Amino acid sequence: MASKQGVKSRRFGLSGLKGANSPSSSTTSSSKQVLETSVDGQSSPASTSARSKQRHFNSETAAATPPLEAQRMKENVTVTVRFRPLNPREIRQGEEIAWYADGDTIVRNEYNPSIAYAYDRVFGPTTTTRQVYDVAAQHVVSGAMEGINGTVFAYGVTSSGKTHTMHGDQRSPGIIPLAVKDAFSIIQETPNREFLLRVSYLEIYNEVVNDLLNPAGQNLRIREDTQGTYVEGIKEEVVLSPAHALSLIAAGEGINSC
Ligand SMILES: Nc1ncnc2c1ncn2[C@@H]1O[C@H](COP(=O)(O)OP(=O)(O)OP(=O)(O)O)[C@@H](O)[C@H]1O
Repeated sequence: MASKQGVKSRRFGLSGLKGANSPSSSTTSSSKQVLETSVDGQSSPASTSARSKQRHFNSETAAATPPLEAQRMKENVTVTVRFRPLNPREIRQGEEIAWYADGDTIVRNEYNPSIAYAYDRVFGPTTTTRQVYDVAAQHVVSGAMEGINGTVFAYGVTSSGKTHTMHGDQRSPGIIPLAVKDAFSIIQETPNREFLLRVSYLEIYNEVVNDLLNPAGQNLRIREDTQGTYVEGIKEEVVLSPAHALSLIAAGEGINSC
């Protein structure tokens, strides 16, 4: 991936349980790494366009702003910022932190403290992915299992930590494996309902949609019908366990690296 030029975004769709149409709920942390959950049993629906709630303000105007928690209750889109620590190379090169998390909701400029932005939630460099998941993604997953469409996607410059946050590794699982695990736990805890989970995985590379679960699925078309937005011809695999879902994602990564 690093060798390719251009803008790429990836979407992992987990479409599940049959049910009625419902509003959409999205959580965004930064549009590359995407977890999408759906209820309509069609294909991956919903839009991933996040209306940014970013506000620029100074300390005088802050007092006039309604509490963020109260505002958040009304929002279908929330924006979460996660700072990663400087890596050893950056430390060696003497790079400095220019922005930092000032409390739970403010990003402040180190050199000019009057420049600050408010988000729904801000996490500093010591926060674990599990903590990010619990605050920013868990409710989207549980909502999806109750019939509310949801999307979680990571957006950020190269090397900002999107893959770390969304995929993670064995030591620190990312949002996608945590969400898959949660979805199956909810299914187990809800024996009186019937669920059907299907996984799709695609990339958008230079505005071309490619199916990461099917090498033949290149340059697919995005369409819309009464059920919502879908990618025509995308492969959707029914999944029966967390390991099964994650093995499909891993296989999709294999297609990507070809
Ligand atoms: N919260 C974190 N804590 C520790 N290390 C992190 C954190 N976030 C990212 N890193 C490390 O920083 C490096 C870059 O992260 P990552 O590969 O996730 O970035 P990316 O946004 O996906 O980059 P790209 O757009 O180039 O694919 C990796 O070595 C990753 O392990």
